[in-house]
Amino acid sequence: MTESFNNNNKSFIMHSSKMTNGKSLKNGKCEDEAENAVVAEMSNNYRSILESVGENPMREGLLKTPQRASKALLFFTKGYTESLADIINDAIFTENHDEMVIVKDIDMFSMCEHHLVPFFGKVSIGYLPRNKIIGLSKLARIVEIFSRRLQVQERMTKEIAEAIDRALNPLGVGVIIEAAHMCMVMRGVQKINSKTMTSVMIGEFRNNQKTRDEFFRLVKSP
Ligand SMILES: Nc1nc2c(ncn2[C@@H]2O[C@H](COP(=O)(O)OP(=O)(O)OP(=O)(O)O)[C@@H](O)[C@H]2O)c(=O)[nH]1
Ligand SMILES: [Zn+2]
Repeated sequence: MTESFNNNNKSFIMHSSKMTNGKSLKNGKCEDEAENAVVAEMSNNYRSILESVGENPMREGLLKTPQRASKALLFFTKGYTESLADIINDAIFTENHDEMVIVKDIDMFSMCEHHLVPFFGKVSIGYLPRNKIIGLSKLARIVEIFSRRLQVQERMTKEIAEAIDRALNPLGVGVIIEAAHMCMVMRGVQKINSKTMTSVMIGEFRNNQKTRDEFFRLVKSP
């Protein structure tokens, strides 16, 4: 599965049939070399950033920081290397079940695309099957694909809902996200307790008030 990106090195890493922790199972050596090149380039940039904040990147405690920070940022953005088809891995099953399925409080960590600081919280997903169900863990994996990127919460909510809709063609999908944005907590307005709620409703969840109410009630229940 291939996804295209502006960064040539990074897009090279992404040409793979199956990714595990950012590495292809095929062509392992080639992928490692490409990843090392990306980390080396990012590390140079982090060294400059350390100097810009008045630090000495050569002092002992910071010597390996550029590499560590590069790897951490690649992890925080690993969603760019993942695709829906690979993640679902055929875990869609035919089942004569037409009642609502909900997985709630899925932990989510993402990165604000405006400030490059984290926002994190919980995702709740519901869908009404149309004779197809999905492996439950795959819902959490879909959250990973879209949260491990530079994001805004509204777009992430929509992307998760649309991915489930695409994968399952269900009667309806609902996604609710509650998150704390570090850009509003640690800087800027510094509102420590603020939470942002977003929701996207598709199909029956949008058109049928009863379905929507049931979803919100079950998500809110302890
Ligand atoms: N809608 C939306 N806004 C976000 C999200 N993450 C961060 N923001 C906002 O993006 C906006 C960027 O506003 P700017 O005025 O360009 O940046 P800024 O001067 O750093 O803004 P302040 O945070 O108010 O200091 C801020 O209001 C952030 O709160 C998000 O997921 N969704
Ligand atoms: Zn922000």
